[in-house]
Amino acid sequence: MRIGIGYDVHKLVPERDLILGGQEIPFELGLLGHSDADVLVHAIMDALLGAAGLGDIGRHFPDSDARYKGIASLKLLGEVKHKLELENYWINNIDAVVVAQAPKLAPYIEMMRQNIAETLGIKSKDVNVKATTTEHLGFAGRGEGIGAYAVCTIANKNF
Ligand SMILES: Nc1ccn([C@@H]2O[C@H](COP(=O)(O)O)[C@@H](O)[C@H]2O)c(=O)n1
Ligand SMILES: C[C@@]1(CO)OP(=O)(O)OP(=O)(O)OC[C@H]1O
Repeated sequence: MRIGIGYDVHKLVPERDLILGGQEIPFELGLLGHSDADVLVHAIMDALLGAAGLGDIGRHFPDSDARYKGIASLKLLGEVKHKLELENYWINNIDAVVVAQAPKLAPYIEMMRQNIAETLGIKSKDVNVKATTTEHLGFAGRGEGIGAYAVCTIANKNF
């Protein structure tokens, strides 16, 4: 079994949709990025790539590449799945935490788990997503941005 870790942060700005775990969430601000800036999916992709020893999302999907402008991060997650498959890896489980002072994410967590699990072809019970505030401390606590951490375990079919 191999372990991976991912971490990402995006800035909250007006006039952008807030997409987390492939789910559009009603909020007055959205995350800024070259893609849809789905910080949760970005952390998960980095965890998966890391576990497989395949680098990070910036290496595979550079933000200088126009193909990725505005792209749904779930689509990139599907590409990451394919890259792992080519190396004969299967995904055992993912655990993640979104760090956001607002909005309240609890009502959307199950949908996020389903979106991610469906994209990866695994069960939603194997994709755990949590949310926490930082009790108004730091950039997340001031509502300047949202962060996400993810860990995963994967294994190789050949070993
Ligand atoms: N954006 C968020 C943050 C937190 N939650 C839920 O609230 C619980 C308590 O959060 P604390 O930061 O006060 O510990 C947390 O366990 C989540 O269930 C949320 O839904 N959305
Ligand atoms: C996802 C990518 C795609 O171009 O762009 P961004 O949305 O800017 O996100 P970031 O976390 O900065 O990672 C870089 C890129 O891989």
